[in-house]
Amino acid sequence: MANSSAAASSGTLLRPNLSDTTPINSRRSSPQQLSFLHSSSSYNNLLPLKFQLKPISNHASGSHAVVNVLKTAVDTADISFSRNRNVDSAVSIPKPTILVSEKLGEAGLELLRSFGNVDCSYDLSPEDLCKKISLCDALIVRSGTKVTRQVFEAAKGRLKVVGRAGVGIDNVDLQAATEFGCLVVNAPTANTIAAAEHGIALLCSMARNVSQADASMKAGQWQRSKYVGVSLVGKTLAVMGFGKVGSEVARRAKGLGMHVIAHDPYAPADRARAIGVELVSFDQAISTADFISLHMPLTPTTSKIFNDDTFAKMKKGVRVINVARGGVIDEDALLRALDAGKVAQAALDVFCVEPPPKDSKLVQHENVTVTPHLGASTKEAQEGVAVEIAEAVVGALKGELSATAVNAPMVPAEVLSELAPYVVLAEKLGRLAVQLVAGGSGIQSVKVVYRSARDPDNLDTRLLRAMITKGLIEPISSSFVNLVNADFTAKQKGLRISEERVVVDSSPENPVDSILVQISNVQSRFASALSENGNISIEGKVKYGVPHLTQVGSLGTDVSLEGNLILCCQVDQPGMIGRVGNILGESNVNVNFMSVGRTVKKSKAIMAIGVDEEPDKDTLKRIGEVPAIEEFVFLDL
Ligand SMILES: NC(=O)C1=CN([C@@H]2O[C@H](COP(=O)(O)OP(=O)(O)OC[C@H]3O[C@@H](n4cnc5c(N)ncnc54)[C@H](O)[C@@H]3O)[C@@H](O)[C@H]2O)C=CC1
Ligand SMILES: O=C(O)C(=O)COP(=O)(O)O
Repeated sequence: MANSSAAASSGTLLRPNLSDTTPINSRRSSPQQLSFLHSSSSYNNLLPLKFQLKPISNHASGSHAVVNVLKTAVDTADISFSRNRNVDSAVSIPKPTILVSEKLGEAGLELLRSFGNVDCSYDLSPEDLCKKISLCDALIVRSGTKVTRQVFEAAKGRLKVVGRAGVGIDNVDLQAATEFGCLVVNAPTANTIAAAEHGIALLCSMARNVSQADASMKAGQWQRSKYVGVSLVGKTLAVMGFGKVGSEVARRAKGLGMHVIAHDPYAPADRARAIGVELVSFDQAISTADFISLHMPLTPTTSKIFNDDTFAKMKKGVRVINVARGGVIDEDALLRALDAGKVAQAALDVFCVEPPPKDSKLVQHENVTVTPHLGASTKEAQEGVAVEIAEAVVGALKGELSATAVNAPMVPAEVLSELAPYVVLAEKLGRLAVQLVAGGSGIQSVKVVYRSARDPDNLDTRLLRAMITKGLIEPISSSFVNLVNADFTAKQKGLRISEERVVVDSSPENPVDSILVQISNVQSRFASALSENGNISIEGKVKYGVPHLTQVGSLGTDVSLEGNLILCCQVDQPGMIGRVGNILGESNVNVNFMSVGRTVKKSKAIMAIGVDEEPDKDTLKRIGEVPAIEEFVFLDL
């Protein structure tokens, strides 16, 4: 399985095992390789290309293979990957399967159903989730489903996107998702107001003992003096985490006449000032507040950030509201602080373990108001979140990059559309470069030079780098590489990719003038690919929307990167094109391009021949036997 082997090969060098007679695409047509195609291409690729999936055999049987017939998201061109043209275009495209494991608003479900097969299976046990997941392309969860490493492992490479219908993604193992190349998206905006309103509801209810008084009356009592509350006006509220929810809570608390301060190491002071909130240090916030409302995410840094030490620094009689995550509080410490009267009251919507144990002393505590994680639970928020996550998941399944990606760079649509042909070029250069490395050479260091008329700050190369990495790694390993896991996979394989941007005097209309890929400290199976400094060196450009190879080693060429490629180094003499062309013609191999480049007349020349089909061994042997040909290599694009 592609991804587990990536992890297993941790620390090993990326070592091509290529020979002239067993080119890469002969391996690709093996059954194993077909299933690898399924996991490495198609809509799962999460690249700025819309991949149409075409099953070769019955999808439902599970023994299917899919091939990417590419269309660019921007409809610029039917760019490359022509090797897949032989797929039966009459076969229908299988719909992706989307597992929804928790209740989701109807509008979102409708949107999902218009795109894929939707399986709403609520309350799955972890074991049942693992069983189901290998049949799913996407999973949509709320806070109740733990998307663990085991889930990604059990997915066997099929799960392409996890959608979190809400904000907090602490229930998703992001590291595992990234390692497995699975995109995680969330719905960060639609429940902000609901969560803020719930925070305010808990604040008011706690201050006036609403839930305790309600329970007492329902138990037949009338206890007016027992439930005397405290007023909010003029009191200081510390908002811990001044993000979307925190700032909405602050705004509402100001309306209640409270003095609001906030702590957030990353929030801009002017945003706080704009709503009349002062940003202060953590200690200042907790030591001066009468009420403390928590709105930071649960991360390793914020885990149990409210503990014995921090409660000790608070004012006696402080009141704490938590609509963020249970894990930011050490619940035992809170219990101690409540029992000691340090914390007068707490209002909790979230808990370390959800649901908390029935006999939880915290839940039972008379000074604690609890709700079962209801912050986002309004009709409006749930409809909004459902649509927001459905759009993000469908977009991701279509191969679009998401604006709410949590574990991948967010690439703006304009950048994406402009870079589309360069993305194809980048992958092809990576594929070509790695095939030029002699078998057994360990690749450690790759340098990419982007020549562009643009200011270096104005050129986002993350996508290009990811595609070069994909091109370098995929042909020689079983790893599946996409934008999500490219950097991780390169690191795992000990591959250092450095980038350089050179400003050139050409049209700034084009984001990139040329891309040069250099692999250093390796031997080449095609010596002419070595530049003067001994590195394998190839350069490409996009011409009329089509990727072209423009330089091999120190020799110029110009061949469109379509189909496959034969590179020959020969003595520059007449008749060479005809002789090689004849050999290919006799074997029914269609030549789609030829280009000859040389340094000095009648000296060495390089001939690049684009071929639609892969020549058989005998044909390649005959080419090698042409006396003037010094070396040649067949490359699978
Ligand atoms: N109870 C519920 O149903 C809901 C709970 N939430 C929780 O609320 C959290 C906040 O949600 P949003 O405001 O939408 O997210 P957000 O990302 O807009 O805001 C989080 C803020 O916390 C800040 N922060 C990070 N580390 C911090 C630290 N150590 N100390 C102080 N501030 C820190 C960040 O800089 C950011 O400004 C979510 O992570 C989620 O866990 C969100 C919605 C509903
Ligand atoms: O959005 C969040 O972070 C929430 O906590 C909401 O959780 P839920 O979707 O209601 O399980």
